[in-house]
Amino acid sequence: MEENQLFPVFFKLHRLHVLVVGGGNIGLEKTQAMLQNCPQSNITVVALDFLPDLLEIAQQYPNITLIQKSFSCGDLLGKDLVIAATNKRELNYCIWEKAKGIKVLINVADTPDLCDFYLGSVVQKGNLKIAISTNGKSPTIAKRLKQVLQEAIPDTLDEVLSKLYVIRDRLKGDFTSKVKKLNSITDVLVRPESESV
Ligand SMILES: C[C@@]1(CC(=O)O)C2=NC(=C\c3[nH]c(c(CCC(=O)O)c3CC(=O)O)Cc3[nH]c(c(CC(=O)O)c3CCC(=O)O)/C=C3\N/C(=C\2)[C@@H](CCC(=O)O)[C@]3(C)CC(=O)O)/[C@H]1CCC(=O)O
Ligand SMILES: NC(=O)c1ccc[n+]([C@@H]2O[C@H](COP(=O)([O-])OP(=O)(O)OC[C@H]3O[C@@H](n4cnc5c(N)ncnc54)[C@H](O)[C@@H]3O)[C@@H](O)[C@H]2O)c1
Repeated sequence: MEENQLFPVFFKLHRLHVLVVGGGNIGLEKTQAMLQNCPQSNITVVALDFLPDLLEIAQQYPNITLIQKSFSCGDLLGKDLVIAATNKRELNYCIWEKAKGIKVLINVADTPDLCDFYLGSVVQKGNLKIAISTNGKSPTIAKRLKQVLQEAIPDTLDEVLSKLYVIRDRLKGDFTSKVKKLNSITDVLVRPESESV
């Protein structure tokens, strides 16, 4: 079976600055995806024109800046991540070349082979977050799986997380004994039903 070799990480987008090039459907979708996860995301969108929804978003979120112009190299300066989402393949390739030149991580929406990272489908329950990737094979299946998990995971799980956080904070002892204690408290979550009392 082919393996998915992507390594998931969770970015703190309020501490980074993201450049999105393209203000059409995909520029909008990716911007919305970031804002849904982190309303304080710092995002600059550069495009020749913007969908009305993006104009509205920029009104609503102070950390979203829209710049109406053609992409130029200078737009990359000071950015940590880039999403190239124009409808021009050659331009997206050119943005990729420039970004690689200054070692900025880039996602090229129309060319998975050029992407340093993919956006995932995201399940959210309070503090819990699960990111799903199909290795680029089927974003639609990622979206469907997200809907299934969103329903299947009880809302009460966030209460469990909060309680465990309190316990974790109160535990005394060295690292090894804390890990042992936390594993023993949560063992019930993974013990087969036949073994539970
Ligand atoms: C998960 C999600 C996150 C997000 O965007 O926030 C995401 N795509 C979503 C939706 C979606 N994208 C597309 C459809 C149409 C149906 C279909 O094609 O299935 C739908 C479904 C819909 O919109 O309903 C079309 C599409 N997508 C890519 C290409 C280019 C290509 O494959 O060549 C094309 C073809 C363009 C064309 O044909 O012209 C590429 C990528 N899309 C990825 C992520 C990355 C791989 C993630 C993974 O590993 O699974 C990757 C590689 C790069 C990236 O974009 O980061 C988000 C789900 C949102 C949610 O959870 O609700
Ligand atoms: N990764 C994904 O999830 C995904 C999904 C569907 C489509 N795509 C791909 O994403 C690409 C964009 O699709 P779309 O529907 O957003 O297109 P679109 O036509 O709606 O928007 C294109 C945007 O690019 C901007 N643009 C064009 N030339 C520019 C320039 N020189 N400088 C700055 N901005 C410029 C335009 O102003 C516009 O805002 C397509 O190639 C499509 O195949 C990716």
